[in-house]
Amino acid sequence: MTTTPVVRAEHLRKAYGSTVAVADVSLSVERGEIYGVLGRNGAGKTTTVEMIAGLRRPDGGTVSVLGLDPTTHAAALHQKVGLQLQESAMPDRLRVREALDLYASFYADPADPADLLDLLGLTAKRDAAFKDLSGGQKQRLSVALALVGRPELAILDELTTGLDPHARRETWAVVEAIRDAGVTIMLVTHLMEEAERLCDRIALIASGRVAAVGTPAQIVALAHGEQVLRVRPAAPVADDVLLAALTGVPGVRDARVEDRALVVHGGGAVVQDVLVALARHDVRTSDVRLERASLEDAFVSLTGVGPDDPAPALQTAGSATEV
Ligand SMILES: Nc1ncnc2c1ncn2[C@@H]1O[C@H](COP(=O)(O)OP(=O)(O)OP(=O)(O)O)[C@@H](O)[C@H]1O
Repeated sequence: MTTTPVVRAEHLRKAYGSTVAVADVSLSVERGEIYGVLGRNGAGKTTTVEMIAGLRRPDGGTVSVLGLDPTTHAAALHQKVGLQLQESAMPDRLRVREALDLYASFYADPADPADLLDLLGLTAKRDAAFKDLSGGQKQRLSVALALVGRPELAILDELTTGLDPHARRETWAVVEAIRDAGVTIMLVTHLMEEAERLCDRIALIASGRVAAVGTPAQIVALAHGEQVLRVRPAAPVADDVLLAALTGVPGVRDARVEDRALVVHGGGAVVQDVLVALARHDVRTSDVRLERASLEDAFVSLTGVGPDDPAPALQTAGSATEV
């Protein structure tokens, strides 16, 4: 039996002036899943979910959320979609319970604020002012506010950024509890570990496009399946001739010449295919080395971001690998 996806986005595109934030994004989120939108800073994740939430009008493509078009059914979707955006700010002196009561007043049938405080571990902080909350407590309050309208879909953007590992883990448990309560979740993150731990499926976004979609295991397998082949021609061959020999070879994701050796990143039967292609172009090889790519190599390759790209290098925050 097939069910209608909660979110269906097809060929979304959005530019800010000459900056193309989202070039071509298609994805579909099924009911009840935690769907990760994973990518580096600036990859286009926030712009994508803002279009899904109806906060930005796409320049191209279509979006359907719970069967409705967010640009024309904003009011109806406001009642059904909970949104937690990056770094939500509140007036300093607003108390936790007051914030919840205020947001609850926007909805016809809000959740019980006491239940939400309980779910998010904020009951002891109900009378605390916003400015006196820790980073993790502020984040959890922003999630409570996103849930107060009893949404069918919750969009959580960079939920654990800036949190220490303990607060991060607590927040992850909350996300799982929300899903167990029947809410479909879109989780925007640049933390590989977070996506791996929480998400049923992940769309890996790079340069405004979907680089890969799959379960965390599939994405990791894809990443770990990455190979790096280093081939040195037996006699000098011009760089462009070497690279031209690889045109159309399946499995090749990146190729360059380094110190007269051809360095190829790819997956599948890339080793065999590259050697056959070189032989076909009469390039004899004197030295062939196969390296298993690091996770960093694999993600660079999967996301199509080269080492000379101005994007920040991969970092490790706590134990999480950042993409
Ligand atoms: N309001 C805006 N005006 C102009 N450019 C913008 C605007 N919002 C985003 N951009 C640019 O669009 C690109 C994608 O940004 P976006 O925020 O969607 O990416 P992201 O993957 O969510 O990154 P981050 O995690 O850093 O928020 C970036 O180059 C960003 O600088």
